[in-house]
Amino acid sequence: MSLISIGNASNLLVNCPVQWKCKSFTVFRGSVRPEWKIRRESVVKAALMEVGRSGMDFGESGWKEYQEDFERRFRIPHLTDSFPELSPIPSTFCLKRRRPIIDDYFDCCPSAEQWNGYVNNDDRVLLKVIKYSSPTSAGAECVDGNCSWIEQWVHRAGPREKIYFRPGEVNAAIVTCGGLCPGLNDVIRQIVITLEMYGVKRITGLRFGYRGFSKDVPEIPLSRAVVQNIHLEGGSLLGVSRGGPNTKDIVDSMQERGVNMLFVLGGNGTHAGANAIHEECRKRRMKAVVVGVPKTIDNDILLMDKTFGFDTAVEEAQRAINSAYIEANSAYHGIGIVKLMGRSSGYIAMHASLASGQVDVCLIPEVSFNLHGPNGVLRHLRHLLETKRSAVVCVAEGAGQNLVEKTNATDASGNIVYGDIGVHIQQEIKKYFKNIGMLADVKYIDPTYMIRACRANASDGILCTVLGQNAVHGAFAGYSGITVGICNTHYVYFPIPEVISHSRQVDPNSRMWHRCLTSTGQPDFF
Ligand SMILES: Nc1ncnc2c1ncn2[C@@H]1O[C@H](COP(=O)(O)OP(=O)(O)OP(=O)(O)O)[C@@H](O)[C@H]1O
Ligand SMILES: O=P(O)(O)OC[C@H]1O[C@](O)(CO)[C@@H](O)[C@@H]1O
Ligand SMILES: [Mg+2]
Repeated sequence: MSLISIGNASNLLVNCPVQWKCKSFTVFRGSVRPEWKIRRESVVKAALMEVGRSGMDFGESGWKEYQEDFERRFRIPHLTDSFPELSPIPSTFCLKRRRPIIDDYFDCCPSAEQWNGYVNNDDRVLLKVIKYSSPTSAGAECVDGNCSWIEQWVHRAGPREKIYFRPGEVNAAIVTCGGLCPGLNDVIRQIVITLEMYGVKRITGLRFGYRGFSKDVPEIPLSRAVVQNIHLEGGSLLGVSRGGPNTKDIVDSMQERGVNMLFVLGGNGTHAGANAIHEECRKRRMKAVVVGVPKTIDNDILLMDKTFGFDTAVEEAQRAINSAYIEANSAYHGIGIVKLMGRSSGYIAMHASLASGQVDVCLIPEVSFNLHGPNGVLRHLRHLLETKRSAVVCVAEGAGQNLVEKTNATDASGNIVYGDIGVHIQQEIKKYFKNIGMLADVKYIDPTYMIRACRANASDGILCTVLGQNAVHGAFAGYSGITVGICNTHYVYFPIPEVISHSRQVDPNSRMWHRCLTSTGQPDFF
């Protein structure tokens, strides 16, 4: 094996015994995992294991094998995998209708020749659009030293000409899990509206996440009339929760209720659940599909341009940053601190800092920092007060967790509950300036839940609309165990495991983080 470089080419160099066979490449089956960064030896080991697992030998034509492996991994599961005998029927989704929708009408839709509105099953979208010329190019992801161009195609989302469910037999259910996120109601609304466009009559909302599958939680019948205005408010019409029943009980409940089309809105955890439900349905030979819609303001789902709610979160976060700036700038030696969400990914903090242009120090989970010492954050804040009289710090909730006391607590889903880095930084700043006898007026703003409870802004509203509609198109097309996403501005279907193998994180070597550093002017605090 000719592994000499992982992640960005500069991350790690391992001597290669057979020089001419050496290749420098990035293991980008999900890029470098955060836990790999702990120790160099473990990075090498984990990378070798990963390459080994993929069964690839990156020889001269390694890129071809990578490409084939990619195609295999990104194939999306279909009902016909288990039921090869199923034959599709012409779609009932048609925007050229001249009559109102009647149950199971099949006669009013023109064929594809008459209406170019259907997506072909073989249509694809390119996942990566940059051709790197060298592994040392900023952000390069290469499988060999030449950075050979690999075409990575993923399935295009949208309505198909042939569908695998008659609308009259569909019993659809929608569930929203995890934490709140702007846009949940927009997606619920679009799923319901699109299902009705296909002619579906039985649509149910399950309440409070996966807990809604329990017998004692009443469900909500959904229709266009019920969801018409729900997008005007934040939150979720259906409610959310963490934890809840196991996969077997969920699928038992689906069978009891006769649910054969399940739409699951949630983050990484929810999607792991959705994939398990899909597998269990397959095992039980149920003619049922499970389709996810990624929901996370943290923007921590792999491979997508962004997830819905993120834009809104960034926009709202700026209000808090602006307030912190005004407070700090109006005070004598003012320091404003804003804590934003981001359990393991600092996207909201990074983008809000970039957007506001008012942040002097942006701290994210992906980049370690010292508070104390000559290169620490506190010393830099002192410099800022001395030179520009005020400073604004924007910190993601998952940043600097090595500096705060561990809580050892987990939430109902098993996620670790973090210590409050915002409060910790506030206290440390106060202590530091008191000790050096310098006045500092510290104001701390934690807008996290205010941001999460907002209604979606216009850009997220559009994203939610497209994702919700595509979820329904995917389900009718017979795909299951998939999720919808936006990729290079086009809309696609991904197999769930590929987007949740780990959390998407800010790459400290990415151009975006470099832009953020350029904008704030902060040093590296080490
Ligand atoms: N590995 C898993 N397998 C099956 N179900 C899971 C798994 N992880 C989490 N879940 C279930 O998914 C639901 C949501 O999980 P979680 O609370 O982690 O939120 P999430 O979907 O990751 O969203 P958020 O971004 O808000 O954290 C919970 O009901 C939880 O029980
Ligand atoms: O308080 P809750 O509901 O557990 O949610 C907090 C978490 O939810 C998230 O917003 C993700 O949805 C994280 O950023 C945050 O850690
Ligand atoms: Mg989660």
